[in-house]
Amino acid sequence: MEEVINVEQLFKSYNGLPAVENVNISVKRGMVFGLLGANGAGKSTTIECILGTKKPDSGTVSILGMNPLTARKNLFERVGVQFQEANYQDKITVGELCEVTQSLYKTTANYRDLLKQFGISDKLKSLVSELSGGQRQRLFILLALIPNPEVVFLDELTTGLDAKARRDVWKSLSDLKSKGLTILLTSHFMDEVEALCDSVCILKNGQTVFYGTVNEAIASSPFDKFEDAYLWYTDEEDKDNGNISDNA
Ligand SMILES: Nc1ncnc2c1ncn2[C@@H]1O[C@H](COP(=O)(O)OP(=O)(O)OP(=O)(O)O)[C@@H](O)[C@H]1O
Repeated sequence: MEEVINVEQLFKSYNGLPAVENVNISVKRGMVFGLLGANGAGKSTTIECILGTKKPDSGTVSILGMNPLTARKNLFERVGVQFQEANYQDKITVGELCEVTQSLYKTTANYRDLLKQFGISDKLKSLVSELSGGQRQRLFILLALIPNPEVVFLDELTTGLDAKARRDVWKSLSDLKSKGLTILLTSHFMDEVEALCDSVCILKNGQTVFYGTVNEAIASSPFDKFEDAYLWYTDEEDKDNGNISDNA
């Protein structure tokens, strides 16, 4: 299977302080990959290095076989990105924002179908600024899908969505996955990660503390639920306490 994202020994620091250290990632076509970790763990920094919006201190990144730092324009056509906060004009409607987004790309998906799929087709004429938080979140996901991307980056996938909307988004993404879409997502909801991700990387203070499938993460932990295992991998206190008693 073709490798869509490859990251090798990625290092990135800010003002001499390391944000990401020695991160390795491999995502094959049609896979859903979860980049996990607490606030400040290094997820956004890693994604920005993969997209070429930040330059790594060292290491190599390849996406769709291209170097993101030198193939920006080509990548832009083939990669979708959902931002947590998109920039848009104050008085723009949902339909207008979709049109503007569509106009940036050569080939695009039908945004009316996407609006329907994500349950906000009745908001076509509403101002984006008047959408609820969850409706706006869904809009940002579908804007990332307008270029008909081969790979999509979804940051904090369903933060702010109600239970039904989350399940609907999962279903839409599973359908897109079955059509070959590759997805890299971040999420703070472990039920979502379990439902969607083929494999995950858990970052802690910029370093990989687990890499593999959800089942492998559970198996290598003392727990039998993924959320407990995730917290065990990321929780400093528990691990430190463990070390203290180990050393005692
Ligand atoms: N532009 C910047 N200048 C200085 N430090 C930064 C900058 N961006 C991020 N950092 C630091 O790098 C570390 C990793 O941040 P990053 O945003 O990658 O984490 P994250 O896992 O995406 O967090 P969150 O879940 O809160 O979005 C943090 O300690 C953060 O303070």
